[in-house]
Amino acid sequence: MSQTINYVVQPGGTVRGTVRVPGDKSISHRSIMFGSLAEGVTEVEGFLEGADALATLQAFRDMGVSIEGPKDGKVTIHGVGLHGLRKPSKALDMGNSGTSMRLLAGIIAGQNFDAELIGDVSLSKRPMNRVVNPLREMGVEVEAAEGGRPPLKINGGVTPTAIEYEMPMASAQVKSCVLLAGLYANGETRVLEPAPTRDHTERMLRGFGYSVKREGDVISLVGGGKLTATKIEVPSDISSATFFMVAAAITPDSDVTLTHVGINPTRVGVINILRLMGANLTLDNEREVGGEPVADIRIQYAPLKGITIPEDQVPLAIDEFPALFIAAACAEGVTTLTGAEELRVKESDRIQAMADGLHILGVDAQPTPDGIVIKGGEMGGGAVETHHDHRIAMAFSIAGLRATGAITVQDATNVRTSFPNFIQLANKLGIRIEEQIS
Ligand SMILES: O=C(O)C1=C[C@@H](OP(=O)(O)O)[C@@H](O)[C@H](O)C1
Ligand SMILES: C=C(OP(=O)(O)O)C(=O)O
Repeated sequence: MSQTINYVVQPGGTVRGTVRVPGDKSISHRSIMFGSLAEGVTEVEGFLEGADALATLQAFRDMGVSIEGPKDGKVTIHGVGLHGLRKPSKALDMGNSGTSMRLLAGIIAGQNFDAELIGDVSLSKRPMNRVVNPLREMGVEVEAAEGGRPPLKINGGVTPTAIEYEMPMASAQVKSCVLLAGLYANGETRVLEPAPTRDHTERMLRGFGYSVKREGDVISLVGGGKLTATKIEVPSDISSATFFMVAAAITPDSDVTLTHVGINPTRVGVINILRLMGANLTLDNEREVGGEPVADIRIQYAPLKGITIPEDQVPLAIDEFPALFIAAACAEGVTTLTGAEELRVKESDRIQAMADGLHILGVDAQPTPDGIVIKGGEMGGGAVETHHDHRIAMAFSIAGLRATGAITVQDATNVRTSFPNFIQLANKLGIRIEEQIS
């Protein structure tokens, strides 16, 4: 058995200081994918050396791409062009990463070889029909295991048909999968979004010289073009920064600055929601880096109040809800979330996992089919389960700041998937977490 890491979080403390959290996970995945499919050498800086992005990197090595690094966030990718990937000699292991599996499925759909995509226990439970269905509509032969779960077997050798696809859910992974298969189709592939989702694929494809159009809620591209190598600077991940934003927002006397954070408008739901709750949050030094807006985010303690979270913010804050639920537990009054059923199919069922953990800490949290109702109040200590989910683990780690007893976070091993130096930065800011290895 591989080792399990638990966290023991001491109650109380304040958070103060300036840190730069690691690179954006979504952008890191795409830098490897598009750099591999481009013609020429792509240099990446600020790459996230977390297990998810490394799974993507390994998959492209397994398909014959020469990639140097990562070393101190630098990666050099010797692109092979859209048609230069080679058949891998074994199944491609996506680990814990939904983004890797769903985006890779779109890319493999355009190859002239077959490949199998596998994942860990958590990924193997996640729904894949959301990508299998549109790929089949494009004429691609894809097989999933029972219930539309991984592994996925994709047969190459068929040119995908360009389609217009109306997504049943607001998902950047599904949008990206269809657009990436569309790179290989004859004609125009069109994706309709029910609500705006993160647009890193569109921005980065343009950065590689590929034309992607957006008209209203339709994103489209024409297959048969090429990607030209470029330089990529990955901003810090707002999803990782969120844990420290919430930490400062809930803890009296706190003052934290997070530098170089990506503030793409499709990712800033957490800033909007925290401000609605009364957080004291300012953006400084706003600038653009490699096609993505970034800023330094300063957050100082101010008392939070419960709110009804506007549904249009849900896709813009989708990975931030575990941390936001901790903010809600520390706010005055009731916070209500609706329209967020997607949270039930992430690395864990994040609504249930958070409700269960909050109950253990004595917080009144009522899960609903598509959200949760949380009543702010006192929080005690206790042992909470993460269901192997990195964001549940980090959310309960910051809860310690307001808890009256120690919190044991049972199984924080997967924190390495998105935020490998979480403990070091958390301790630097004043959150007292110790690792316990079993
Ligand atoms: O495209 C991406 O990089 C991601 C999209 C989101 O998933 P959905 O597309 O399932 O909403 C998000 O939760 C995930 O962490 C990363
Ligand atoms: C949902 C997430 O990632 P993925 O879907 O790539 O596993 C996440 O990081 O919160």
